[in-house]
Amino acid sequence: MSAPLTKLRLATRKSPLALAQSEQVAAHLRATLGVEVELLKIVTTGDQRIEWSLEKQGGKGLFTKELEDALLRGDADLAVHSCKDLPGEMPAGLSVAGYLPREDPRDMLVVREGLESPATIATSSPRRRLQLAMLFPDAQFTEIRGNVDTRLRKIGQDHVADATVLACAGLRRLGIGGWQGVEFHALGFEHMVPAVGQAAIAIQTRAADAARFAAVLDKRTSRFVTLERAFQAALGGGCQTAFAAHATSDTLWFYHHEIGLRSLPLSDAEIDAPVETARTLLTHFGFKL
Ligand SMILES: NCc1[nH]cc(CCC(=O)O)c1CC(=O)O
Repeated sequence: MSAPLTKLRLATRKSPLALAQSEQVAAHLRATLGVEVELLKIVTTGDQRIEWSLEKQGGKGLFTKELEDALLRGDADLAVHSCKDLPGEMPAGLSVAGYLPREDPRDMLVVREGLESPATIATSSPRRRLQLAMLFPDAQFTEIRGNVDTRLRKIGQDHVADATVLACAGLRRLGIGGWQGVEFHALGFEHMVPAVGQAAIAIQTRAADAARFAAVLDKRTSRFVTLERAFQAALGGGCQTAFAAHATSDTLWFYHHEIGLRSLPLSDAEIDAPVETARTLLTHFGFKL
């Protein structure tokens, strides 16, 4: 079953960041395919239960399931996700058609103005906590929830902690280049390896429709993200495990709590053989697969 080409219904979460991402996808599809695109705004479990600790509940599919259900029911033709939030396994009948060009993949350290070194850092992500603990060995960690502007306010105005970490991509897409009371420091990969898929916007469709959209999506981003997701699949970890993999055109950056932060040179041939490369490099790192 193919979606009608004239008017596409695009399922999106309602958060300000999700809406910014979905508007970007809609504009891209209008421009490249010459179609009408209408947004179908859906509240996901993750958006509803903001009092939940993501760490304790586990993040799997919390922000994606309701959008996938809309695709499976036929209420929507496309769903837009932050690639980072998309679980490795997908319901039968759905696939990722591709990605928009990746934004700045780095994490941004947001620190209260005038502090040398943060004593308290608010982040719920084990990946970020463990890597930051190597940079700031004396820091205490606390949790933080809420949209990007809420989190910035909690650091800059409410002083609930000295620092937090946000994805550069999210800040950029929301047009936030600074915030009163805080300083922004982008973290290099040698200090903080980004999450698998960070800064890539994934466009998910019913499998039968994927090829039609793949043609107007970014092949370069697909190459790198596919390799990163192969590491995730081989290790079997979700977004809440303390693991990170980030591929550039010549380097694989990797973090795992058992072996720390590593980097290795990456060739074009290795990038083009993602499953084999992930297995080979993980074995080289000492993992038993
Ligand atoms: N963890 C939630 C999440 N999922 C995607 C982004 C935006 C960045 C991206 O597109 O990867 C964010 C916010 C953040 O990590 O600061």
